[in-house]
Amino acid sequence: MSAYEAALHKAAILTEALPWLERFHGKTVVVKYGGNAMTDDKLKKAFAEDIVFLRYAGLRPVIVHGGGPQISSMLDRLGIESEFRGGLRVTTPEAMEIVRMVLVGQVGQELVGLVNGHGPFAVGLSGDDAGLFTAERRGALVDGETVDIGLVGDVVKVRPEAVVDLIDNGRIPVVSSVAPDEDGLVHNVNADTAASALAVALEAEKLVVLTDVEGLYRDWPASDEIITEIEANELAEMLPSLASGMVPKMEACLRAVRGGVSRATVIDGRVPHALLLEIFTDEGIGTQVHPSKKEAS
Ligand SMILES: Nc1ncnc2c1ncn2[C@@H]1O[C@H](COP(=O)(O)OP(=O)(O)O)[C@@H](O)[C@H]1O
Ligand SMILES: CC(=O)N[C@@H](CCC(=O)OP(=O)(O)O)C(=O)O
Repeated sequence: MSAYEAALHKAAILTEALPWLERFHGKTVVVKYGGNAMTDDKLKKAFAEDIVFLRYAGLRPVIVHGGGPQISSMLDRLGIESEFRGGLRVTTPEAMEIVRMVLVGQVGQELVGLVNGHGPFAVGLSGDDAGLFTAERRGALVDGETVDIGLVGDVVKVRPEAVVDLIDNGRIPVVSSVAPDEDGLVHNVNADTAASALAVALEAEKLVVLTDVEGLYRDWPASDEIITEIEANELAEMLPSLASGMVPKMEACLRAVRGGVSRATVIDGRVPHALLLEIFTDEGIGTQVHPSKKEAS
């Protein structure tokens, strides 16, 4: 490639971003960073760079992070048993203490530190802070029946004011998914569920979910055919057939688009800078969920 061709190529990459910069300027984007996409230090650093890039590009990014594998490894080290039912962790009061410690004190703080390597942007929050989330105990759906899974909550109320104050002031909220119920008893909330509730409350333009697969597979684990686009109604029909961690994830995407978020996208967080590619390039990556026609505003 000649120097002239190389210059054209670089310029083409930058100009491809222009319509997306115009489209997303000033818009709130909630990014769910899954624990499975956080295993590599280089990927974590690239993720923090992407988030800071979004902020400098004039978007209003909000991070909601997971940490399932990190919680499981700490529970293992402490000899506390843990199992998942319907994609959700059975959470005893003893396990809840560890969930909170790992999510808020370890994973959340690490992300805050990585983002703040670029400037004083990130502020860590959890569901307790300024009444951000109120949870209600929920069960898990296993073989068509709802079973009790302990201190696991669904978000029933969001007070997004603290998050709005932070983004209005150029900060980047980093939210951990633990939340008190009406009586102040803290519950473990799946991070996809928390991200979706926050995206709806913030009237976000987009919810982006980073995980450790390329997207939603049509017939997992038998085939690796990715569904690139799916409407809410079709996804709702597919939900009962999904397995493990994809259940809360796709349920969260569905709730987001039904709650007014224009798009919810599941992308492969193992690809460096997947978030930048998703927001600023023409090729869609992963699985994009959009509202069904009659739900679209
Ligand atoms: N239809 C499907 N398409 C893709 N992944 C699926 C599907 N059904 C189940 N999975 C599983 O869900 C996992 C993602 O969920 P989870 O482990 O909770 O990720 P995260 O930590 O990012 O929230 C995938 O790694 C895969 O093993
Ligand atoms: C109720 C429930 O399952 N909570 C999750 C919270 C963390 C999470 O959601 O992390 P990922 O996004 O990495 O899966 C858990 O205990 O693992």
